[in-house]
Amino acid sequence: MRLRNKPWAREKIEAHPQYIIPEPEKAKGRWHEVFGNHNPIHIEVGTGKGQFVTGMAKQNPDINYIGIELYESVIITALDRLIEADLPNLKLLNVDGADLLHYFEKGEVGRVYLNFSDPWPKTRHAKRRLTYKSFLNLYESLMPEGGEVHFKTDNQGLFEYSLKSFSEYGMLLTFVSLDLHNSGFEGNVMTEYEEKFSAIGQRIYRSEAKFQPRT
Ligand SMILES: C[S@@+](CC[C@H](N)C(=O)[O-])C[C@H]1O[C@@H](n2cnc3c(N)ncnc32)[C@H](O)[C@@H]1O
Repeated sequence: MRLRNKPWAREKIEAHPQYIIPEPEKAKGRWHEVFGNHNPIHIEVGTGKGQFVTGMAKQNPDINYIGIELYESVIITALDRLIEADLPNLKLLNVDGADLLHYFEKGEVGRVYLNFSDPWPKTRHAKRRLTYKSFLNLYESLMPEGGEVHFKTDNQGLFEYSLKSFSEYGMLLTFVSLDLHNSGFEGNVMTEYEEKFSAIGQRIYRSEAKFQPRT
């Protein structure tokens, strides 16, 4: 993704603390207070411009969503969407997904969504992939037993790598589609990248994987 420098982005983020949570480490263990209810919390790591997480929050008002995006210049578009939609069950975090343990207690997150994550195709960069084993370990430490990771991509290499990574980690694959848009799957909410790639004929891959009890 090409990132333009947008110096006013920080100012805009700081002007909307009700949507992009400042100092999210202070919400650790008390996200139910932030949302004002005890509904399940689902997060998207690498939320980009927020189309997916906003669509999911509209579709599922009884689930709380948190979209996590590293770059200010990108998250401000998600912020614009959220200001317009004004959804009580969606918050955004402008932080690095690698630091999730700073922001969530064990068991606080019910599901992790990864959509069109950066593929990092070089083998020496494998540790940066959001489906690398250290990231799976991180997600597991935020979730109760049976927590799920839902993953979509157009990148066949990353999908194959990720299925192997889920499986080697001991997760149970409960859904795999090699062509989501021709699979009859209902309720799919498209991401920006999904719209872009499917419009040029790219196949969309999707999986669901569940953490298993440790024996
Ligand atoms: C290829 S884009 C996909 C955006 C969106 N999910 C979609 O499907 O349209 C990947 C996004 O993940 C973000 N990202 C990558 N690594 C991240 C990390 N460690 N923490 C938070 N966001 C990250 C990038 O900044 C980028 O916006």
